[in-house]
Amino acid sequence: MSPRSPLPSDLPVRFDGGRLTLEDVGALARRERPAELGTAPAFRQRIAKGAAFLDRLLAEDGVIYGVTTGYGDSVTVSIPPALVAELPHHLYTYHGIGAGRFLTPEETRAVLATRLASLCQGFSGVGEGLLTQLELLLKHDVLPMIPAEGSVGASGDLTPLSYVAAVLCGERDVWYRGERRPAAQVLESLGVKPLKLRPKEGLAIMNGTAVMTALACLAWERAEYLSRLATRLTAFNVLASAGNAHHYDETLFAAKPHAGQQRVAARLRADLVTDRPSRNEQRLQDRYSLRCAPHVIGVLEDALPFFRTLIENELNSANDNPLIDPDGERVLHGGHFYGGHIAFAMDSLKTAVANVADLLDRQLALLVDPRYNHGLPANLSAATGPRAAINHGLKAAQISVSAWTAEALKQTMPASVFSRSTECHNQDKVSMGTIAARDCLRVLELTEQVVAAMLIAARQGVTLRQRVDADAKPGPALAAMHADLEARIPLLVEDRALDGELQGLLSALRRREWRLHEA
Ligand SMILES: N[C@@H](Cc1ccc(O)cc1)C(=O)O
Repeated sequence: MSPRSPLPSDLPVRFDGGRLTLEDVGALARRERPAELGTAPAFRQRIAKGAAFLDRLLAEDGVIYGVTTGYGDSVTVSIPPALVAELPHHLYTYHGIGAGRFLTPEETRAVLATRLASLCQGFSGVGEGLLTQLELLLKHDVLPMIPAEGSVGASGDLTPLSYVAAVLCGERDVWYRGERRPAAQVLESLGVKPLKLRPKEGLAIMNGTAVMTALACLAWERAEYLSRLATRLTAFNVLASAGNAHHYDETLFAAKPHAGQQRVAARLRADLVTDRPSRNEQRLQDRYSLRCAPHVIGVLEDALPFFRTLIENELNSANDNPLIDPDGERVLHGGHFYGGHIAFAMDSLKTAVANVADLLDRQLALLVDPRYNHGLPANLSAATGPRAAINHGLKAAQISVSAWTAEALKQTMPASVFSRSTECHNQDKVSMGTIAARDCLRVLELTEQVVAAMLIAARQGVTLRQRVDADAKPGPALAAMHADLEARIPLLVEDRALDGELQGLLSALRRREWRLHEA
């Protein structure tokens, strides 16, 4: 089957305060499209106006949170004018206490893009130099090493973003051309001067939701593909287990007006090529994991557009504090670093995705079991004669799927309800959105493993069904995909380790190599 069609464009993603989509972030993260800072005079003037207003205010002895005061609960501490310039350096320095895994290159690019998008709203009072330096990191693929853990998601992602701030200033480490190197060295080799942060610029970089929002953009795209792939797998499983296509009847679904659920049913009808399927006299009703598949996958399908709205609104927001209004010439002190919408989207998305993993795990349980698979061999082993006795087919694959599913379900505890008061009770209610986003990515990873194993089962199950029932003919879409799977996975007759093939399928899945229903 042909690889995913090239993107409609490889034009640069422009950062100028115009609305970005999560696909823009995804394309940048995968280096399918470059980044470009807007050059329109109106945009550049807006940025300059904000920075100039801040300078004027400072010169006139204005009191600005985080510029002439300490941070957070230390808002009551005034900074002596002579030390104001040093303050941003202290902010990223004392936040250098992240831990855990480092964000991947893809995730890191998404973070840089997401922060740049927010600063380009023109509400942060930053200078053009900061925007250009961020653009430069993206252009040259100089990626700050960002530890994933240490953000409560509501002073924004302070600690992980401190690694971005530090790198812009030539400190800490970057991932560059496949190795970890000191930022100072790499910037120097590129002829780039480390930034000297202007007042407020430390806060502008760090006091926002860029990490969780970036991860959410990537998660959404993966979840959307999984939704369509899980639907395709369900069609394969109906075919392989001689199930009933009439469960997806158009009139039946017209009676329940969830648009996403209806879409899943329509995709199943198309795959099973049965608009008005006949009754199966042997068995009127299949088990829920087949019969209610549109009801399970449909939840994800119906929720995705809502999650997209939440994620893209956050992506296109000014989410630091304080905001600098260049037009009204006001400093607006608020709490836009609070990532509650992303936390909710990610907590909910991971639950919907884990339910899909669970659905597929149940479908596999039916498919490998001769008590339920309507005439297929145990464990879908294709071995025959005396050798059937020593061959165990997909027995271990099913056990692995059960383990991955259990682990995915275990991750669904909402992160947002674990808010706790921190930082001397200044941050006494926080979103935990970054933890939710990381959990969601883990659930996606486990569910993708489930799906990859199910692709092996689909390849095996459909071939074995055709052995016992020559009339079991897949429709054109299923036939084409089955042929593709046959080319990737030899029929499992004699036991073999399947991990290599599983990894191959996982990579194909992440590259979205299979064309699935768009509508
Ligand atoms: N997010 C806090 C700012 C803050 C920054 C750094 C900190 O270490 C603590 C708090 C606010 O705007 O109120």
